[in-house]
Amino acid sequence: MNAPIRVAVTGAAGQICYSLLFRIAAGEMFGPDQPVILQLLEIPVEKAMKALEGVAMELDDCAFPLLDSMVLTDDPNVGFKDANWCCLVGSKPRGPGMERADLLKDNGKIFIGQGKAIDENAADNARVAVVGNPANTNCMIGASHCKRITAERWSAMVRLDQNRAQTQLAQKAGVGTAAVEDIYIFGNHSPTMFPAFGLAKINGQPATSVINDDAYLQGEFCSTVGKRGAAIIAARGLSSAASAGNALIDHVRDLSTPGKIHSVAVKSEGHYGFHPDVWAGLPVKTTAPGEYEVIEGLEMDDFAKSKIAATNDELVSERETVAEMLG
Ligand SMILES: NC(=O)c1ccc[n+]([C@@H]2O[C@H](COP(=O)([O-])OP(=O)(O)OC[C@H]3O[C@@H](n4cnc5c(N)ncnc54)[C@H](O)[C@@H]3O)[C@@H](O)[C@H]2O)c1
Ligand SMILES: O=C(O)C[C@H](O)C(=O)O
Repeated sequence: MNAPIRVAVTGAAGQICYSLLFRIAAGEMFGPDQPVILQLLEIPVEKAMKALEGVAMELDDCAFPLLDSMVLTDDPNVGFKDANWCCLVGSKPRGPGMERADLLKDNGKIFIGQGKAIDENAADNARVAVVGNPANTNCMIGASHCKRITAERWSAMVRLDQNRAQTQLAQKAGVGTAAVEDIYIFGNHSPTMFPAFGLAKINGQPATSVINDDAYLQGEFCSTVGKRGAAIIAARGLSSAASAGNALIDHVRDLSTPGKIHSVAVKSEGHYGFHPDVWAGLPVKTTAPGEYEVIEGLEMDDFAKSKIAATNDELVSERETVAEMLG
């Protein structure tokens, strides 16, 4: 058994964490030989801290062998102390009828303070995954205030979109999800994202030949994946939670597993024509635990290029909107 690692999770009394924390403690994120110390951060409000105590009681009641201990706090300096992984979930979700842009300024502020607290407190090998929306831009804000844990160690989650796209292709082709490979998300975690169906394979064959319906792929497929978050909010009255927690398990596990190729929003550095300073969903290959390289040179047709240009424009305009929040 390895020595425990410290996993800081914000928004720990919220709905995503109500499924996420139990799965981390069960070993699904870091594997069956890796004990964890959960450092759970909430806001300094009695109701939130009381709810967090309840969640911790339930975690205790699971008697997870891999759960070494827990820290419950409303102080980011305590929450991120020596953390090896920082999962930034805490922020306001959108409600029915809201667009992600409505959250930009409100939630962006949170990531200024958390970026600084991670800079001052996290372990030298820390990695950060941002879930709180608008995730790409929040990640950019946090990273800009954190000089010690450098930008390439800050990622935002587009894995939920990848998983959604995989299922949509599988259902359209009438196969199981395991038959669908190489579906990657480019750009923003928003309706402008581009699920690059032209690269996908179904049972080893190009998805475009198996489905053989360009109008569906360019139209309904892209819009179903892009607007799936809104569809869940309309149906549930609340934003996706268990599927978001599941996607974060996949995101961190695959970033910790050399050889995995998966979609992650990372600092673009200009790949595929994205503005170099925005965090864009891109296909990456994990090269060592917590390290990755962007898969370069994938072929994009004119449709794909126009979709990538549109999602890049949105990321650039979000960057302009929060310019005064960047460190
Ligand atoms: N990237 C994605 O794919 C994806 C998917 C689903 C949801 N989300 C986003 O995740 C976020 C959380 O969603 P949820 O459903 O768990 O929301 P929620 O409202 O149920 O929980 C959020 C929790 O965060 C806490 N919080 C707020 N500010 C905080 C701070 N500064 N520090 C610590 N905790 C703080 C709140 O008190 C609350 O308990 C939302 O922004 C939502 O839009 C992202
Ligand atoms: O869409 C939302 O606001 C929630 C989340 O980002 C999602 O994609 O389900």
